[in-house]
Amino acid sequence: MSETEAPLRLAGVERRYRTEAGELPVLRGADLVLAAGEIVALVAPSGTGKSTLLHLAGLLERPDGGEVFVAGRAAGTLSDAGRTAIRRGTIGFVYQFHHLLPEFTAEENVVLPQLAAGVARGAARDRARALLAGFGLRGREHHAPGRLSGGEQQRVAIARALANRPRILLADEPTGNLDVGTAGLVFEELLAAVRGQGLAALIATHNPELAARMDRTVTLRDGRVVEG
Ligand SMILES: Nc1ncnc2c1ncn2[C@@H]1O[C@H](COP(=O)(O)OP(=O)(O)OP(=O)(O)O)[C@@H](O)[C@H]1O
Repeated sequence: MSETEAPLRLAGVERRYRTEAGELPVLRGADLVLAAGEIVALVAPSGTGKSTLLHLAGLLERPDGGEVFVAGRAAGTLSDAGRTAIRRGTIGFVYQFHHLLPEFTAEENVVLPQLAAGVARGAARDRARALLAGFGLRGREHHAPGRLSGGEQQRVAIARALANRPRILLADEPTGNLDVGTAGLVFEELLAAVRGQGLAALIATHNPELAARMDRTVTLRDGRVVEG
């Protein structure tokens, strides 16, 4: 992995949805570069394509045109298995709703992606415990998500996203589901973790105060990324 390559680059990315009313072009040539260690806010009105952009950047979907480069590698040229490997090892993703596995404990939710990446169970458990402790969750490791508060659930989801030491963190309104006070706290913890680990991050938010805490802001206009 070359140090000179940006961790994430979108070049001319297009995405259209087929709806009953016809084709809906959401992204029409979106370009974006995330430099190493750069934290970028994605602030745009509802329905303009923030989630779509994040899902494409996170290799959860394939674009209809253009290319997503992760550390210089063109994702479109990779097999599904190759994309999964990059997603698992290089990219952490945090959703608005935690998406934790309800039948597993907080600790297991952070252990499982590491096992999938080939980490030994003991090492995975140690890292999960350290991450959860870092988010103030010592003593809550064995709780199922349903027994945690909304803020705690989101902290576990962030710990899970960081479990495999990604280079890139993508987050889709990671505190959008929390009350204002909790959202501020969880967001500061997320930023501290991202900065502490030197990750590149793209974080969608509707909150201008949270956006102002990041390095720069971009928005979506007519399906393209522009400086906000
Ligand atoms: N699978 C899909 N099929 C059809 N249309 C879709 C699909 N996913 C998203 N859309 C439409 O594409 C547009 C962009 O959606 P997207 O979720 O990316 O927006 P967003 O900016 O994240 O919105 P919000 O801030 O409300 O979450 C919307 O008009 C949405 O209705």
